Amino acid sequence: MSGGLDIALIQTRTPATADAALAHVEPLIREAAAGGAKFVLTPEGTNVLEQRRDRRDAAITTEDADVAVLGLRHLAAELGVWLLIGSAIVRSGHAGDSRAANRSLLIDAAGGIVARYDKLHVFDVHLPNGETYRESATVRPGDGAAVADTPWGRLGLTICYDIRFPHLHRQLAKAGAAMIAVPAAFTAPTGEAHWETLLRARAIETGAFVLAPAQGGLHEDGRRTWGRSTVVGPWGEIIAKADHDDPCIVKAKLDMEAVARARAAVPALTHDRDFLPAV
Ligand SMILES: O=C(O)CNC(=O)[C@H](CS)NC(=O)CCC(=O)C(=O)O
Repeated sequence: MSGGLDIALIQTRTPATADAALAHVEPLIREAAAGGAKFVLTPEGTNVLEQRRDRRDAAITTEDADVAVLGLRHLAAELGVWLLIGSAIVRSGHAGDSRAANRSLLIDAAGGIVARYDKLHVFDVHLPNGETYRESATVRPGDGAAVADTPWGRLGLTICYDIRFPHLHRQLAKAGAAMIAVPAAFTAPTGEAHWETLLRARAIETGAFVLAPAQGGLHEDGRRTWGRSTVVGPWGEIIAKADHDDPCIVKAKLDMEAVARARAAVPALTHDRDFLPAV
């Protein structure tokens, strides 16, 4: 296949329920596929984005009952595209822990779930502007990292706050990831200060494409997210980026051979040293 892999990031402002969320994202995915995208990625919280606890709890169900997850699996099959549901907030299925999973689902072009990843690092943070998040109250962190093979190369899965943990990305790259997905719902202040720099740093360190579809704008629950969905190349260059927070499609063509070129030029992934003295 010449010319590279056509991908599309879907930037969303997901409503609070899975029905509305599906209606919000579906036309954008259709448009991306009609424009030639073979791999489409959506942000964190694609099925539900709601912080008010009662509404959030009411909206969350299991992965196989969630209207948005089911609808998006059918849509991937209908359109013949691979789809990363950046995350769906679903019941974790862990006995004795009522918290949800913040879960990426990789869907193949037949609509099957080929990989799952539960967000490892949960966002428990007090920001200087007074915004407070305690994701650990409602989300059970996952137990392990995940890579998955696509027809175009291996994909490493991460979610949002995971971007701040470089060793996770390094391990994904060492496990063969040529692309790293970073679906997000970044806060506005941390997005402005850190988003682009973190994405570019992870791409440079790993020599992998970083694919970062984001929630953006002012949401029903009153929160504001940063948007600015971004595709970074393995040399750290910005290939495509939304310059606003409104729902949109960010298209890019990935030359997968750029991964080997970047890693050959600077083979830092193979140059780790054990520098700490034994304790
Ligand atoms: O729970 C949901 O509804 C969707 N998930 C989120 O919004 C998550 C947890 S609150 N947000 C982040 O991880 C932001 C990270 C961030 O902004 C940073 O690292 O600076």
